[in-house]
Amino acid sequence: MKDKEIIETINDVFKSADCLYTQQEVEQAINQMAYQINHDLAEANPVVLSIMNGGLVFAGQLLTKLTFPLNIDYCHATRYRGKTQGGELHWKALPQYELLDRNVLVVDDILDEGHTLMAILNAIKAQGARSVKTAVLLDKKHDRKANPTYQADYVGIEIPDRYVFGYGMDFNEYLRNAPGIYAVASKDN
Ligand SMILES: O=P(O)(O)OC[C@H]1O[C@H](OP(=O)(O)OP(=O)(O)O)[C@H](O)[C@@H]1O
Ligand SMILES: Nc1nc2[nH]cnc2c(=O)[nH]1
Repeated sequence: MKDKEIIETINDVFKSADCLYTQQEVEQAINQMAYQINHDLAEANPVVLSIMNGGLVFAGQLLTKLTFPLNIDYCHATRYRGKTQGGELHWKALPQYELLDRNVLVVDDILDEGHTLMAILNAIKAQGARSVKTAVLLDKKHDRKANPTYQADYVGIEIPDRYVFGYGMDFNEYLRNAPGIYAVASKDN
């Protein structure tokens, strides 16, 4: 596709999407999460591990609200790869910090089926981390969870079972910069 067609297609998807949460509402949710995390991890000296790419915007905003000493790292694991259905998990980048005996806070945009987060948790535990907590901006509600009993430690907003973009989350690798949480119209999904 040429640039012009891509721009038209992506602009159409954005225009026909439903805004589920505005930027102001998302910021409020992030503030509440930060408040709780500041309370819980003030003495933990954690590594905050952002899961790329989706976790980028949420992690960036959350980090500026955390008021205690921490290290920042990232890893990139993807199983959607620009599609709206998940597949096999691919590791594109591993954490650089030694996680042995460290407290770790994993930060990701969305807990959907949870395969990504479960694999990341297993990898961190295998490195001998002292503790692992998870913060997700969104938790999607449905009955397809990889581990139905698993709950993230910090959840910003619960969303319905629709494919969403914005705040770091993509539609066909675009629209990660959308300033809110948007659900793709069913004709585009
Ligand atoms: O709970 P799950 O069903 O496993 O899905 C959640 C994961 O999916 C997205 O990543 P994606 O694979 O799209 O990679 P990306 O972050 O690079 O877009 C998102 O950022 C989460 O990491
Ligand atoms: N962009 C995006 N990525 C996801 N990964 C898992 N669920 C979703 C979703 O609803 N939107």
